[in-house]
This record gives sequence, C-alpha cells and structure tokens, in this order.
Amino acid sequence: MDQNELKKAVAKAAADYVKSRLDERTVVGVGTGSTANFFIEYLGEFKHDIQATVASSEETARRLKALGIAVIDLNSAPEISVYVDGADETNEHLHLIKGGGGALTREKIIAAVAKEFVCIADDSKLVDVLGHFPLPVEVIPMARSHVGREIVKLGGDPVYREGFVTDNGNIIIDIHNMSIVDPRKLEQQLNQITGVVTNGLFAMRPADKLILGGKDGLKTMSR
Ligand SMILES: O=C(CO)[C@H](O)[C@H](O)COP(=O)(O)O
Repeated sequence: MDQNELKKAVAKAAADYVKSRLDERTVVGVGTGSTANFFIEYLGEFKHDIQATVASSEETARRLKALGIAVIDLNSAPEISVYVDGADETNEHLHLIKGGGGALTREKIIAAVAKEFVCIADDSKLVDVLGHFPLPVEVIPMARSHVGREIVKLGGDPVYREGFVTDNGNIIIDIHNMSIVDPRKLEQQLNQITGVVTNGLFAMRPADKLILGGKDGLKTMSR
C-alpha cells in the first residue's frame, strides 16, 4: 500500500469506530489535512446518523457541508464525544506535532474539549524523538520578530511561513532543527512567549488513541 492507501485505511478504521459509538447526542470533532479528508469522505457514508460535527478549519467545514453533514459552532456543542484528526509526527506516548496545514489552534481547542481524541496516521509519522518535522507556532502578526528571537533562545531555527494566513488571521512560524526531548516542557515554554497564540505540540493533551497504518496492517495504540 502506498501512503495514500494507508491514510485511507486508518480513516476507514476511525470512521467505523465513530459509527459504532454514535448516539443521539454524539458530536464529532473533525480534523484537517489529507488523512482527515479521507475520514470526512467515510463520514459521508453514514451522514444521516450523525447529529452534528465541529470542524477544525474553514476547509474542513466546507468539505463537511458539501457532503450535507451538519456543522455547528463549538460554543453550541454541549460536548464533543470524539475528535478524529491526523498528525505530522507522533511518539510512542501519543505526544504529537500538528499544524502542518496551519489549523493547529482550532485543532487544539477541539482536542481540549473532546472526551476522546483519536489520531490517525500512516506509520512514517511515528518517531522516537519529535522534531524532525518543523514545529508550527501560530503568532499574532505584530509579534513575529519578537517570537522569532525567543525561539532562537530556546535553541530552534524560526522560519516564517511566507504568504500563509491562518483561519484566525494570524501567521505561522515553523521551528526547524529542534530535537524535542521534553515535549511537555517545550509546549509550555512556547506558550509563555508573548504573541504566541498556540503551538503545534500536543503533549499536555496528547491523543488518547492512535491508529497507525503500515505495510503489515493497522495497529492501535492507547494511552
Ligand atoms: O495538523 C494538521 C493540520 O493542521 C494535520 O493533521 C497534519 O498536518 C497531518 O496532515 P496530513 O494528514 O495531510 O498528513
């Protein structure tokens, strides 16, 4: 199976899992990216059973609505039963790097609310130490230079994501060349920098379940 087929396979497994747990109160949190897009397609197959979804980006909301799936504002959702999303990197503790697609802040908010966070990925994303993938940080535009200097003090190489504006009207700085040995500590250090909205480390609130697709099939890891 190529990488796309692996993404499809984990998306199908997550959709089957969500379907098996649906009741009349279930609100499904839906992630952003190519793996999440496959999940959205599978959701479409049982859309009449889905009460509502909350989308982690404008693009995801557009895709859900195009399939006729109800999308509600998070503030109108009494709870999110399950949130399904991809990741750019994961370690065996289910700490993640997310935000390659720039949707990290809304993703993190949904993860914070969700009772269960199911991450889906192909097994090329599983690493021993996070940081090979550049870590995205969402930043208020006027704080760009300040945040960049603070990132250098923490030992990273900040790279401004040219021409990209988040759904929240902010910019992204990607941190390169940082071996993240203590993800929980770095997540908090970055959040302390004035001007940072949030960062793409999901270590304080990791995934609860990880469905990984590889050449030998699917593997599920839980915390
Ligand atoms: O965090 C994300 C978007 O902000 C995505 O989940 C992450 O970038 C993985 O994307 P893909 O499924 O396309 O590999």
